[in-house]
Amino acid sequence: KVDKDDIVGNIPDKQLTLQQFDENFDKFCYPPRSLCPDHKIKACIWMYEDLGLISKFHISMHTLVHFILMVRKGYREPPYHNWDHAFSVMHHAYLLAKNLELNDKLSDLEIIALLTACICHDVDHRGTNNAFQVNSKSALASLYSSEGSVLERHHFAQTVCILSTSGCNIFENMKRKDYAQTLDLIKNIILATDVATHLQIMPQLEDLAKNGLNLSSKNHRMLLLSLCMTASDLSDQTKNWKTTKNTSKLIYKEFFSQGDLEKRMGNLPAIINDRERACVPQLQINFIEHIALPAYKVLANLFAEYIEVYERVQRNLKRWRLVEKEFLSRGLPNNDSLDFLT
Ligand SMILES: Cc1nc2ccc(C(=O)NCC(C)C)cc2n2c(-c3cc(OC(C)(C)C)ccc3Cl)nnc12
Ligand SMILES: [Mg+2]
Ligand SMILES: [Zn+2]
Repeated sequence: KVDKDDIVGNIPDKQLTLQQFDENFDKFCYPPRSLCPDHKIKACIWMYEDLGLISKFHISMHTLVHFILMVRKGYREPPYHNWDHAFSVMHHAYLLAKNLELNDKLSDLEIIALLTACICHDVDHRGTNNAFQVNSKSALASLYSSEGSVLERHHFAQTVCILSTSGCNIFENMKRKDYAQTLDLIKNIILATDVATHLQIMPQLEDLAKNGLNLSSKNHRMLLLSLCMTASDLSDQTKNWKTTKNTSKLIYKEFFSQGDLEKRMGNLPAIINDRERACVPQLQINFIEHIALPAYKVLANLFAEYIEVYERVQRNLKRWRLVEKEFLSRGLPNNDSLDFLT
């Protein structure tokens, strides 16, 4: 009888840790939302470990665990912009680092900044967008509306708060210059998750895809980090149809709740927030065509290994076109149930 321990004993430590989640954990097809809550915390630790960042930056395990728990606590529970979203975004950045071998294009400092920005990028999100902050004259708007990117500036401010909480500063053993550079990178990477900012830099990203990446250019490195961030923020679109469909239910639940709130405040919501006017398949097709697909196309142009991911987004877009036909054939948009999503 072969004893279990004999088998376990023979698997090299790294592989064993990978298998504790799923042997596809580090593949683009893996759906991070399927990981159970407890394993999400362990997986965050593992991702820093597996990219060699814990030893490189002398991060104490105690501090890393405290940091991850504080970040999780920093998230509220709106339908979409919650801890599960943050975890799935960080996981995609980990996949990029691992499968595109970013470590021979970006420094360890840039990679730990990207990973940390991802897990923190939506912390304390209220389930309402920047326009709502300004229109409702929220506290965040009074703080940040003069500079724009209201929510994203708040997410960064919260990140700094978490890092300056005793026992949570994972960068505490960095040299002062590196610490300052890491914080500056995290700030710019989180600011890149404002849709308006992303649309502004799209022409530069397309230029990058056409003329190639010049890694000695600081601007190109920042563009690549911003693109990795936004590609990770949208990564639910890169998984199977079940994930994409479920994500839409969550996002529009959140968007329509904002619209309900705006109606109660006497304001007319944008179509995307108005459950009586929105046609979800049409909105999803627009979003994927104009925002998601162009971003993934640039990344696929820069890295051949990423073409399979781009193709999966294309497949989801095709599926939305079928759903749209079905949806319209049923007459007036009726999003109440959102269960039309077969
Ligand atoms: C499935 C899916 N549909 C969406 C449909 C519409 C919009 C939206 O904001 N439309 C406003 C008009 C003016 C364009 C966002 C959507 N969206 C995002 C998202 C991405 C973000 O920023 C980056 C990553 C930089 C694009 C920031 C916030 C969010 Cl919620 N994530 N998933 C989605
Ligand atoms: Mg955001
Ligand atoms: Zn996000």
